[in-house]
Parts: sequence; structure tokens; C-alpha cells
Amino acid sequence: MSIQVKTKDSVYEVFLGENILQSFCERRAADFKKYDQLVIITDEHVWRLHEDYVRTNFNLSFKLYIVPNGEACKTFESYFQVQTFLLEENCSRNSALIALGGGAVGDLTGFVAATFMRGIPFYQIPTTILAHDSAVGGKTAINHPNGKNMIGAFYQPTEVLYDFHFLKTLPEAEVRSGLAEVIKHAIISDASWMDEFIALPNLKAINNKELLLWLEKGIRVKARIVELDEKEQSYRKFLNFGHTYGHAIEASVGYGKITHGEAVMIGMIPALMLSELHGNVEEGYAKKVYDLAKRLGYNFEHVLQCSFESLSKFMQKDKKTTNGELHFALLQEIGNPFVQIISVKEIKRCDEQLRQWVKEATND
Ligand SMILES: NC(=O)c1ccc[n+]([C@@H]2O[C@H](COP(=O)([O-])OP(=O)(O)OC[C@H]3O[C@@H](n4cnc5c(N)ncnc54)[C@H](O)[C@@H]3O)[C@@H](O)[C@H]2O)c1
Ligand SMILES: O=C(O)C(=O)C[C@@H](O)[C@H](O)[C@H](O)COP(=O)(O)O
Ligand SMILES: [Zn+2]
Repeated sequence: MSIQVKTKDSVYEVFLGENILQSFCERRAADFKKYDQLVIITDEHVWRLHEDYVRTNFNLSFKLYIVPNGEACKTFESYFQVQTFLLEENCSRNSALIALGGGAVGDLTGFVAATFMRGIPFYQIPTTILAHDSAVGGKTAINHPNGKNMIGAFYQPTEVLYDFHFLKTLPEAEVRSGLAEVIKHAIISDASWMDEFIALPNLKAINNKELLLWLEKGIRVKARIVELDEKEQSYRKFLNFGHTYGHAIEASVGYGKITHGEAVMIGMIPALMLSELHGNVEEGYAKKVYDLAKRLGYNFEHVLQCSFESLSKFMQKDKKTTNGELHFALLQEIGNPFVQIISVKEIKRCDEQLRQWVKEATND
């Protein structure tokens, strides 16, 4: 099964299914043979867990570059090291890259591909639940101490191959992290889908079949928005729901000290509080989602590690900030997003409310 993504300058397919790596290789063999070099970029974890599967099913010659796990690869240093490797291996404009890994590997590889000799093709082979989001849509980036994903490019992949085989080795923390972006896709697009999450008693209650259907749905939501607004001039800001506060948490506690999904889950709570104030979201919905997040095991204590001043400093640098004004993706109703300018005073009130909930739970 595949989902098509169309932008002004590109059309590509996102293939989904179990054990589809071999068919990808067969289907793309002719293209791959045309490249003078094909380089797989992956991380230590993924390669340790999946080297055998890749070597068995990807039977074309390739070069391999292994980056550090997680956010540690979204650094200037890693970026420089990958570029140096490509130059030393005599890669050219006729070479191509394959990102094999989660969102961090995908974001780094995409940015390397966008900039190596001003742009070479790249393929995404996502291996996490979270990467149903990151592998689609062409946002590529590395981090800067001053903010998440600050240095990057919009650069679409040639194809995305989402082989569910890889998901089997994900630890629970990464399942939870990925689920946050699935919940984000539900909350910005479909109230009845969101009701399915609200009904969940815990993480274990999610069955695999249901999860795979949600991933497909999430990709469809993302693809539809990217088609409307690839470069985030308008609608694409909706995909940033929960990220203004979430990215500030990630930057404040330190990249990699919290998963991206956990930070986004936390960030969705103030965004929902603001949606109760500025939209027509029923009073108490933010608390309902906070309670759901607690049942699913998200750790909100990270909030207590950050001062509001630190969060505020990072939110001021959010990429959606215009003329010093914070632009938040909010909801008119569940499934119906819009963008609203929010004052620091307002977000501070939400932050205080969230801290109070977290402290109450800690004292229980
Ligand atoms: N470009 C976008 O549109 C977009 C969207 C969402 C998130 N992101 C970015 O994606 C990153 C988060 O994504 P992520 O959580 O997938 O990233 P990740 O690459 O850091 O993966 C998370 C962890 O899971 C491990 N892992 C990966 N696949 C595995 C597997 N199959 N089995 C076991 N372990 C595995 C990794 O080694 C890593 O330790 C963040 O940097 C975020 O900013 C980008
Ligand atoms: O695709 C998008 O657009 C998103 O905002 C998806 C987000 O889940 C993702 O984390 C993205 O990388 C955030 O983008 P940024 O522009 O805020 O760095
Ligand atoms: Zn995200």
C-alpha cells in the first residue's frame, strides 16, 4: 500500500507494509544502479538491531555511515563528519543517500542531502513510530544550542519506505514518544479519532493492528497538509501543534534528555488550555488529555526542571515567532486548528496551571 505526497516540485510515494525492504530494493534496483555511490546513513542502535535484516534484504552494494544515536546526531559536528565522509568516499552529484533510522537520522540525512554539492537525492527508511511524521514532508534540520531544528531546509525525499518490520524492536519509551505525534495528528484532524485515544486505559491496551492503522492515518493527515503548504506559510503551522512549548522544553532540559514525543505531549497541554480560552474547545479538555497522557506514562516532571524564563526565552526564538509575537497552533474545536498570537503573560498562566497539576500528582 502507498500514499502519494505531492508538492510544487515533487511527487513521491510513501510505501507502508511489513517486510517490504526487499521489494523496495527490487523496484528501485535500476535507479540505484545509476548512482555512482549509494550511502546508507544509520545509527548505532538501528544497525546493531537490524544489520542482518538489511544485509539479507538489501542486496545491492552500498557504503555505510553510522552516526551516534538520537539527538546526538543532529549536531554541526555530525553534519560535518557525514559531509567529510561523502567527500572522502568521492561521492558526487550522482550519488544518493538512504536514511535508515528514526527522525533524528532522517532529519540529519535529509539536511546533508539537501546541501551536499547543493543537493542530491535521498530516500527515507523510517524505523520508529515517530518517524511516520518525520520521514514525510521534507523538513530536514540539525539543532543549535539556541533552538531546535534551527538550521535546515525543506527538501523532499525521493521515496519513503515504511517497513513495519523495524518497529518490533522499539522499546516502550520510543513507542510512547512516537504515539505523541500520532495523537497530534488525531487532535488536529479528527475529533472521533481523538475519542479513541481518550478511551485508552494505558499504553499496553493498544494493539498492533490498531497502531498500524493510526500510522497510516497520521501519514495521510500530514501528506494532505504538506500538499497545501509545503513551506509553512499557513496550514503547515498546524503540524506544529504542541511544539512551541515542546521544543522549548527539549532545548531547556538538553537535547536528547527527553524524547521529542514526550516534549510534544507536554507541549500539547498548554496548547489545549489556550484552545479552551481562544477557541471553543470544551472547558476541561486540556485536563482530560493531561490525564490520558499520565495514564500512557508520559513524564511531566521535566517541566519542573525548567524555569518559565528559560522556556520563554526559547519560545521567543520559535520559527513561527514573527515581530517578537508568539504564534501558537491552537484548536477551534478538536480537529479544527488555527493559529493565534499569544502573549507571554497568557502562556505563563498555562505554564503555572500545568506546574500545579504536576506538583499535585507528585504529592499524591
Ligand atoms: N522532519 C520532521 O518533520 C520531523 C517530525 C517529527 C520529529 N522530527 C524530529 O525527529 C526526531 C525524533 O524522532 P525519533 O524519536 O524517531 O528519533 P531518533 O532517531 O532519535 O530515534 C529514537 C531512538 O530510537 C532508536 N531506534 C530507532 N529505530 C529503532 C528501532 N527500530 N528499534 C529500536 N530502537 C530504535 C534510536 O537509536 C534512538 O535512540 C527529533 O529530532 C525531532 O525533532 C522531525
Ligand atoms: O512537519 C511539520 O511541519 C511539523 O511541524 C512536524 C513536527 O512534528 C516536527 O517536529 C517538525 O520538525 C517541527 O518543525 P519545526 O519547524 O518547528 O522545527
Ligand atoms: Zn514533532
